[in-house]
Amino acid sequence: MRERLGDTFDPIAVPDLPTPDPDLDRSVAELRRLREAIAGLAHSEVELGDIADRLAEAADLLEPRVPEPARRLEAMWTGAGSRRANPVGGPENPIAPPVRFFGCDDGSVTAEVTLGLAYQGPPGCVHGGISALIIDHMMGFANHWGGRYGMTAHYEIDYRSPTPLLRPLTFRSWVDEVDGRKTWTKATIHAGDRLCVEARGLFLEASVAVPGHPDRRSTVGDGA
Ligand SMILES: CCCCCCCC(=O)SCCNC(=O)CCNC(=O)[C@H](O)C(C)(C)COP(=O)(O)OP(=O)(O)OC[C@H]1O[C@@H](n2cnc3c(N)ncnc32)[C@H](O)[C@@H]1OP(=O)(O)O
Repeated sequence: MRERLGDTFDPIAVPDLPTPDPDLDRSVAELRRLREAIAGLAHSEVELGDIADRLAEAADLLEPRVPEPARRLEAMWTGAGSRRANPVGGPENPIAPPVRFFGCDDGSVTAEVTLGLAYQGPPGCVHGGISALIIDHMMGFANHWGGRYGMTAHYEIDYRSPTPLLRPLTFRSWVDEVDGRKTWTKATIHAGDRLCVEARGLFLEASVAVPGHPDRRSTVGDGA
């Protein structure tokens, strides 16, 4: 695998998955709007009492409708697996940053992401743990795109320069090396031409019990 993306770099959108529950996706989209709006509020400059009351009303309506976690866990591993529910771009997950992945014809994957104030670490910059979250997930996606799968066993990350908020960032990941059950995968984050973060992870082929089906195990990652 090449380290740098070559002439054949030609991102194609990974197809959207069917939406099993459009109202769930819509609710999550509205929650994301709220998340960004609330993260952007300045102290005492906006009157919020009525908003807090209305949010409490919505939460009161919602909570009694939430089934047991076991039912939700089972649904997450049915059909599209965890791809719709994962915390990096999953349309059913309100904490997911707005990440959309593209596969490239050189075997790498990429995403263009602009992260808002909810993801701040150092002033004006992305929290290092958020970068690590997206990178870990994206390396798993790159493995799948490269015909590999596995659970993260180890990864290391170098923060080379500050990663800015509110500016488009380019995430890239590709399978670097394979050996039996082991896959080593690399990833980078750039702001324009500037390298912000680079990482390398070791993934090991493994299976996990499927919730609700103790007799079944899955090796399906988020690229499925
Ligand atoms: C199933 C798909 C779900 C989708 C996942 C999405 C991505 C994720 O978020 S994964 C979540 C985070 N990861 C985890 O929770 C994994 C937790 N860890 C585990 O379950 C186990 O340690 C697991 C499965 C990774 C490896 O266990 P096991 O299969 O017993 O490996 P083991 O036999 O000890 O080691 C195999 C080889 O890997 C090496 N190895 C294992 N762990 C490491 C490590 N952390 N660092 C370096 N090398 C390691 C071993 O040295 C051994 O090498 P060799 O064959 O050369 O002697």
